[in-house]
Amino acid sequence: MDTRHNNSENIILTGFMGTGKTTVGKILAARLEREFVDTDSLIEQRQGRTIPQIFSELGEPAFRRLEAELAQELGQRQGLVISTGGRFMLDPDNVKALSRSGRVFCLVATPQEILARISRDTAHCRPLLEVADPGKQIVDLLEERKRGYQRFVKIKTSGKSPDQISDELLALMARTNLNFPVHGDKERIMARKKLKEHLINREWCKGCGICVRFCPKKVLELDTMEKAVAVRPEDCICCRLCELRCPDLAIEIVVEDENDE
Ligand SMILES: Nc1ncnc2c1ncn2[C@@H]1O[C@H](COP(=O)(O)OP(=O)(O)OP(=O)(O)O)[C@@H](O)[C@H]1O
Ligand SMILES: O=C(O)C1=C[C@@H](O)[C@@H](O)[C@H](O)C1
Ligand SMILES: [Mg+2]
Repeated sequence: MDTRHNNSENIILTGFMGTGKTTVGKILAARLEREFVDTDSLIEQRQGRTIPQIFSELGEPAFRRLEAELAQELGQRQGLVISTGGRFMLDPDNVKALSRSGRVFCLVATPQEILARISRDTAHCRPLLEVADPGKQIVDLLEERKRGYQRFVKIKTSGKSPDQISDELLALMARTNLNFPVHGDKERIMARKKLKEHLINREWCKGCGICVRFCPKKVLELDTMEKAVAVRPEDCICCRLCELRCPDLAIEIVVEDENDE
């Protein structure tokens, strides 16, 4: 077995069904030349049953126990890209086991985009979305799970291709010192980004001030309406911590490649 990258932190993808964990995880693993583990697929393979069969024949609690056992097992390993099932990282014991082994990123998408992707993905059945109104179920489940997903660094995926999302993740890991070798395209991924604008959705901003506290350059402040504003955009280093930490998805850092000019 090639052990070149086995002494490195695991990269763990979480997020709601259809946010692209499996798709993006495969790309990341290939680009990092790492072993890829998809928890849903591994459970299916070991059980000799599909997920819908596990749900109908053994029940959802049995599936969650299989996930919990796998979390303990994978938490002992290193150098993996792990795409988890949609609820896997909402179990505190699973979070503890896997967070110790590496870095967790949460893929997010709008409910509309999730519904569109799931509807196109006819090869896979997600038992929790086999209901009369899957659109409403997605909105309800997202609301129920919101706090659980919020604890992780998030990556927006709506309107982006899986390759773009992988690029973003690799750039983010590079900026935040995750020690990994990138094969072939390091220069492209590491290209310095230049700020175009802070896109702040004032309706969604609830004035929590998290972005203000996380910004290392003190670019953001809350205005008199308790909404985030970029008061010193010229100091922005495009680290995107404000965007990644905003619990309401209200900030987007829009960048241009330096080479564009
Ligand atoms: N960025 C994207 N843009 C468009 N379609 C995408 C994107 N990412 C994934 N998809 C498509 O959406 C569907 C669901 O993707 P995927 O299975 O990777 O999601 P998942 O997060 O692993 O879901 P689950 O939690 O159910 O395992 C697939 O058909 C996939 O091709
Ligand atoms: O979000 C969920 O509860 C699930 C997501 C899928 O990845 C599978 O783990 C299963 O369909 C349940
Ligand atoms: Mg998946």
